[in-house]
Amino acid sequence: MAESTPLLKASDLPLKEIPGSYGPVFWGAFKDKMDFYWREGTPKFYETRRDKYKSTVYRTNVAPGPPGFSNPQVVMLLDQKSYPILFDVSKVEKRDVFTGTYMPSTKYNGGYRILPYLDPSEEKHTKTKEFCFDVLKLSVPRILPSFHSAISECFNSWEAALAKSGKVNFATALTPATFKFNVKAFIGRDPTEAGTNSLGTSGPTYTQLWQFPQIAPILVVPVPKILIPLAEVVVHTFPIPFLFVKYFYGKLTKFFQTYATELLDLAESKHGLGREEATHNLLFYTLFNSWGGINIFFPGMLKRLGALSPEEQLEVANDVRKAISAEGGLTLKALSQMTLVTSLVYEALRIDPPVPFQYAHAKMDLVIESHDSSFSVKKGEMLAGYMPLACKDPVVFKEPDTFLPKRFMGDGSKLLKYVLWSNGPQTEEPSTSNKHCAGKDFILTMGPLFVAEIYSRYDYMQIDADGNLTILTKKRIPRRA
Ligand code: HEM
Repeated sequence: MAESTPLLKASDLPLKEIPGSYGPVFWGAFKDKMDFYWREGTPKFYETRRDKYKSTVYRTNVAPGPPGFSNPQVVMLLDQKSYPILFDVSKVEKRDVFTGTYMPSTKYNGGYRILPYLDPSEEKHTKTKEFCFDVLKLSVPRILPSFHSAISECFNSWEAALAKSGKVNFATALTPATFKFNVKAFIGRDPTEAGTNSLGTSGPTYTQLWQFPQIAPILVVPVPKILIPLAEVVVHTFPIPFLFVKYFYGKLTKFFQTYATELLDLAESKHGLGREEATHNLLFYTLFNSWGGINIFFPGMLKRLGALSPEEQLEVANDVRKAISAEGGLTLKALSQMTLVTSLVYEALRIDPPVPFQYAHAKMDLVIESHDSSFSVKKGEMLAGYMPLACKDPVVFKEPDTFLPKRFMGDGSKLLKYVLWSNGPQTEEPSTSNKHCAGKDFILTMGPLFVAEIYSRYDYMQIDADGNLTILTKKRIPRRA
């Protein structure tokens, strides 16, 4: 038998031409872009092509594309067998692909290529990721008290608004609460506290104004039909200049320079990072990676909880309360004993992965396998994944579109290797030699903690399709006999 090239994986699966096409120059990309933003949206954009080509691996253009953005041509991966190639940094390069086929100007980060844009082969990746790990480690003692105080304010505000008007959009109080918590946990300072360069109550707004232009090119902006051409030109055709948000980013930077001095000292003395560079990295970890991620994850999970029946929610509440009573309080150890809550959090991250896209360039000629075929990819080609479909792969998950809180309990834990939200399987750990999310453990603490705080205080909640809390039933204290 002829020996296969070492770079190519021997496979019994038939080697097929990758289906799909990029279409005529410019127009092909334009058509796909219009389908993505306006005609189909997600996940339909990916599903229609998957169904048309009868393949979970195919060629397509992705947004944003020409004229203002770089090459949109990718090989799309949508199943559990092909997807993990995106995590294998021995085969793919992850340089400047954090936001996809385009990269926002480094002016959004003080002129630096910060950690999420670095490939593990770059020395700076190791230094900045080690710094990030230290920031997370130092936050541990602050997590429980800071979260309890911030989320209690949020709950009080929900209750007051519900009593007044019968419903409340949960985000109104949750967004500032998670912001306050996140900044306090990471740098030890309440961002709303008065003082030099305090952010007051404007932190979430400044941050969202800074985040928006960086991700706008891949956002489907909800606008009336008549405004689509305008939205196209302003948001999806050329990068938005940093100048528009310079003022807000300046405010955020000053806050970090003033109050994160101990962490910045550590970045200089232990990790050999320049103070400026460390500031922009730290700001990004705190406000973009962490708060940005939580800001998608918590609302998504809350909607899933609010859709559970009163009996199911009571079961979750009992899991929380049993652990709290065994440990004498809501501690990290108590969290680790909440088996249903832990499974529920994994299920929320599986069904609605908060960061849905991943990108990488093939470092070499490769053979990629789906469940039924194999495909050749050339060195330099861009690979892309849409995680919500890979995490609903019916070959791996039964009832993939249903939210099953107990899915990962008991034997179900064997499926954790297919939960990919953190840019890698749950059975693997982030390190300086991979691109696995540095905040994986932090989020796996925060998810259960959020659920535990809710069900320590409430028995039941109901949320409508617009994200309004309509019922919030306080925990019933059992009567003494
Ligand atoms: C639910 C919340 C979060 C989600 C869904 C999430 C998801 C991800 C994903 C998918 C990536 C890889 C992106 C890519 O390169 O393709 C990533 C990377 C990263 N995340 Fe998270 N993340 C979350 C929270 C956090 C938190 C709390 C931190 C804490 C600082 C964090 C820090 C990072 C960093 C620094 C990277 C880059 C890692 C590297 O370059 O090696 N993330 N995250």
